[in-house]
Amino acid sequence: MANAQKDILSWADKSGEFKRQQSSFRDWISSKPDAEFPAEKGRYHLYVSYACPWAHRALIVRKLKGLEEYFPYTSVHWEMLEKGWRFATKSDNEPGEEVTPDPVHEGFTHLRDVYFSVNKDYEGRFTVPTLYDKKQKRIVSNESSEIIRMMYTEFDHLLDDKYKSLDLLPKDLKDKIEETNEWTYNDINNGVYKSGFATSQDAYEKAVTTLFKSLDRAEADLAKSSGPFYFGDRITEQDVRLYTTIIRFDAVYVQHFKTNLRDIRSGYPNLHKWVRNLYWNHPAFGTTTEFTHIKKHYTKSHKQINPHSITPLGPVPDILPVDEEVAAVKASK
Ligand SMILES: N[C@@H](CCC(=O)N[C@@H](CS)C(=O)NCC(=O)O)C(=O)O
Repeated sequence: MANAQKDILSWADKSGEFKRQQSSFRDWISSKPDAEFPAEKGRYHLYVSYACPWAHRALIVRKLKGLEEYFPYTSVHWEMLEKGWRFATKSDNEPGEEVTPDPVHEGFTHLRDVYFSVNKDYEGRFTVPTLYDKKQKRIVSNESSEIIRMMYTEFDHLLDDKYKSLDLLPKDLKDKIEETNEWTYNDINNGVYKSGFATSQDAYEKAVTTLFKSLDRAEADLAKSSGPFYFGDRITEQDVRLYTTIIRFDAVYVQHFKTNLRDIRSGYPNLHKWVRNLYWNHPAFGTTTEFTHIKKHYTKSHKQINPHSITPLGPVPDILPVDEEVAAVKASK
């Protein structure tokens, strides 16, 4: 329990580099009826935060695969203080669907209550996403990369053709996707955190330069892609995994995590076009993006880096309309 109380910056090592902890629950839902966690309606509950890029992956895939009835969910409140994520109260009135008290456990006030109900001696972090099995009263998984992969295949036998046929990890692209995942995860998804939570100048500079090298790489890949998705006309896992960081980039990371060598809207035309298409034209992306939660969570929960919890007003708008560019980009065309 002592570990669980540590603030997030304390995961930095002696060199000042942020180290993300391994997820603790790593079971899998399976399509096999005799499985320990079988694919069933009414059995699972997903705890997320609209603020969190890892949880956001699960919300996007749930909708892309038409799994809404299989994964009812609750978003915690954006505020994450000493006791970790808290559930919204009846009187909180935050934007977004399902920002409610815990509908599964009456009286639970924090996500940690769910973790402790499963294991009273739990010593890890209380992270979202958390996939909970109501029948066995157990946590199946709190690792987003695995939760989304369960969603791709294990429910297909229960889904309409439209959703069954959507393959986010097609065989012919699997190796490419895995290879892209590697640097997207290390340098971009986690790279923004390594930048923002670094506690030494060297660690910060190393993380930020690596991050921008990999953003350049994604930009070059998108310039070569026939679009509108990362790998051409098929939406894949790579779109999901990259989107949740890029959509937060200008809105919060540029200033809060000091990832400010460039921003997306004025520095990365292909990433900008790609992210606007996903946000505006694909509801699984747009309707699961809640900028209020994103901006308020980071700026009002990380007191170590923003002690007065002031949330900057900009950028305005959070995301540009699908065909609009910032003035400087427009002028240069
Ligand atoms: N590896 C995990 C990481 C999840 C994660 O770090 N979530 C953050 C929010 S963005 C969290 O819940 N942090 C709470 C804490 O560390 O105390 C995953 O991808 O599912």
